[in-house]
Amino acid sequence: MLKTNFLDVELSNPLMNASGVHCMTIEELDELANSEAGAFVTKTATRDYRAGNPEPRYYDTNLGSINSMGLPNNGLDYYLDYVIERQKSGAKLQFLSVTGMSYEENVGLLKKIQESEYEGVTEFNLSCPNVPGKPQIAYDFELTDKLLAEVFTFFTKPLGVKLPPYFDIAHFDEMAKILNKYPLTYVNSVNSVGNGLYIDLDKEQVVIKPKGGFGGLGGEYIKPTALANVRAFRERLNPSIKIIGTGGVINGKDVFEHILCGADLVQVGTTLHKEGVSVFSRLTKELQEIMKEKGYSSLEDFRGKLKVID
Ligand SMILES: CC(C)(C)CCc1c(C(=O)O)[nH]c(=O)[nH]c1=O
Repeated sequence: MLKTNFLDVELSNPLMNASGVHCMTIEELDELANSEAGAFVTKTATRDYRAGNPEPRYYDTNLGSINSMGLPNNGLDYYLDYVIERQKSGAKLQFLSVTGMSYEENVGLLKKIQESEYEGVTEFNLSCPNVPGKPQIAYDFELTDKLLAEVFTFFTKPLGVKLPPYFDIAHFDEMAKILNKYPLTYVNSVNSVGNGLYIDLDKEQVVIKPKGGFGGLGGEYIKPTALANVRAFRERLNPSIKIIGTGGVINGKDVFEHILCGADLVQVGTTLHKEGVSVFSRLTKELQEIMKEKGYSSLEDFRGKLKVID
């Protein structure tokens, strides 16, 4: 009922973790691989190991989460070895997330993946930091275009891009125009809503240490933004470019809404962090219930079919 085809691989359901959550270590990744999730993605890897920001750097709230992790990860080789190992023992579809601390590192990382034995999907996190004082790469349209143009002069393996949320229709138009130029496998919208601020009223203090308490928001706060980005890119991108919907998934109805907006796969971050990998069996059950009530027998019955008011 929840069968999903992605790159000619049949997944039992469209659900997976969002990069960054429950995917830093081999133990966490194995737990994901052995869970109900249809697929998994690794924590965004940089070339070298990174300790990340001082703690507290992640905080769960009633309505979601705020984080400024600072890209802690075990370095590209750790994750590349892991996915190549699993590929050799038969893993069909895997997602490896990467980002560089500079333009040159971004190109270098993808060259290394291109030259490796890895045949799975690479998720290129375009929220990568740019030179200080300039916006993240995905908010610098010319730089994004330049970077993707260079990447696709040598990269021939499946590549998706993880995008931050956009909030202006002109930005959807401009970004989609750029993305449609490239043979992307998918676009993943959205990354956390950047630079939110959460306050502990009793202490009259922020709740995370880095950046004076500023951090990326996840959870209920961001679902309307996430759905709008999924829908906006589905309306604008070539059908050959798939969409992964991320942001604000708490229950099965949120998964349904992402797919109704056009998502082919749906990622869960904050709620996975709160609940653990059992969240995937809860969400698949809830989604099947909703589909039964509505008389749908497959995801194709309603994917992308959000109605507008005539
Ligand atoms: C924000 C960056 C540190 C530049 C990238 C890694 C990342 C982080 C992080 O590692 O802080 N947190 C997120 O919510 N999304 C991300 O893409």
